[in-house]
Amino acid sequence: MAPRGIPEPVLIRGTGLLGTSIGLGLRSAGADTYLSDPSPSAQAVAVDIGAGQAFPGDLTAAPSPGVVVVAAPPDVAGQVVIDSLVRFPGAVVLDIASVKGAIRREVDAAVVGGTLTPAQAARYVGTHPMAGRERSGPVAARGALFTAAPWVVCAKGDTSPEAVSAAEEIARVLGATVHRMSAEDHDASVALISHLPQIAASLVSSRLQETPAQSLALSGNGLRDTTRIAASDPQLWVQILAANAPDILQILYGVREDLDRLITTMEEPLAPGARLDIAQLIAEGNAGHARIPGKHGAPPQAFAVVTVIVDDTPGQISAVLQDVGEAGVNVEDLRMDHSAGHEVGMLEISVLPGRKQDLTDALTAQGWKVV
Ligand SMILES: NC(=O)c1ccc[n+]([C@@H]2O[C@H](COP(=O)([O-])OP(=O)(O)OC[C@H]3O[C@@H](n4cnc5c(N)ncnc54)[C@H](O)[C@@H]3O)[C@@H](O)[C@H]2O)c1
Ligand SMILES: O=C(O)C(=O)C[C@]1(C(=O)O)C=C[C@@H](O)C=C1
Repeated sequence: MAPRGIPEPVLIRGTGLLGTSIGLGLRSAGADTYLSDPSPSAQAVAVDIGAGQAFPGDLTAAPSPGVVVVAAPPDVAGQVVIDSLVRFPGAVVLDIASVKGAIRREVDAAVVGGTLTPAQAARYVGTHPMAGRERSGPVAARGALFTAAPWVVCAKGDTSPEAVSAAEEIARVLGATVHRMSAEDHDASVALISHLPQIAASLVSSRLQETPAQSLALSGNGLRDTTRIAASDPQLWVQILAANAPDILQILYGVREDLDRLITTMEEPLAPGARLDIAQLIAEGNAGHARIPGKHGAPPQAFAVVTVIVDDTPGQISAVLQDVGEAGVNVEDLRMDHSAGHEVGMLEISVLPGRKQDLTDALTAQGWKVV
């Protein structure tokens, strides 16, 4: 059955990681979805994995969408939004690109230039799900990608209420939490909470290019935790960083100051005050880290981690999770780690601190090796 409040069918333009994930999520909620991508293989894969039906190339035979979701790369998203507003009269058009101000300005400029009427532009609303992966393309898509993630909706005074309500309903149906914000506030926020982390991960990882294999073999969670997103797509990130350069620059100036301060201190680490300076830097990091909210936007909460050793063979993870379910313990987060050179994996199960001992006992009793 179709979810309430989403005008159907939903046409998704761009069937990479995000477009296909949205299609999968909407399909499993019962929505009627169509898919379109200039890459025939990206579109065919998205159709094959069940994200929706191919949108007919012959527009005269095509259904008239109630909502168009533009999930194209940031550079072209504005043009696809404008094209959709003209091509599909009556449809709400939303985009999900990572930077919002540039697309808003393109739509506004199209009104000034006469390509769009104000009424057409009112059907557009910019949005941004704060969930993704370091991989691209439909094969990496997940219908549950947006569960418990923030989803920003950037309406303006003249955005139609129907557009806002359709965008917010899509976010909610996909399990996300809606945050309303102006495009300017959004771009300033993501410069810090999304774009700086990508830059930091890339900078750290680029140091590893010439590192001898024997050093890399020592890699532990510290390196993995700080570098996962260094595997992200350069094509996508060049567009994101270029589109948000002014906001990112302000943050980079501050980082440069801190780095200069640290370099000066490290040049004479035993000088009076140097160690206090280093401690201060780490403590400032502690204070910032403690402010990151937890799941569902709740206040930060430290989960306890139960680490289980599993064989690197099919079925092991589901068998552990089955036993976790039977122990009646909720999984707050989950990650899998591998030690270089060992054919075992470490499954790290985050749970509420009060449940750690119960889970450890229950899994040990089932024969699992808990470390
Ligand atoms: N990757 C993430 O983690 C993430 C998270 C949130 C939002 N976003 C945003 O979502 C959008 C898509 O990112 P992605 O990660 O799915 O990228 P992707 O590379 O996996 O997919 C992009 C798809 O868009 C298609 N495309 C290219 N030009 C197009 C056009 N003119 N019309 C329609 N489709 C076109 C490509 O063929 C490709 O299939 C981007 O705007 C990105 O900023 C990405
Ligand atoms: O977790 C990841 O791999 C992401 O790509 C996530 C992330 C983020 O910074 O949170 C990255 C960029 C997108 O615009 C939105 C989400």
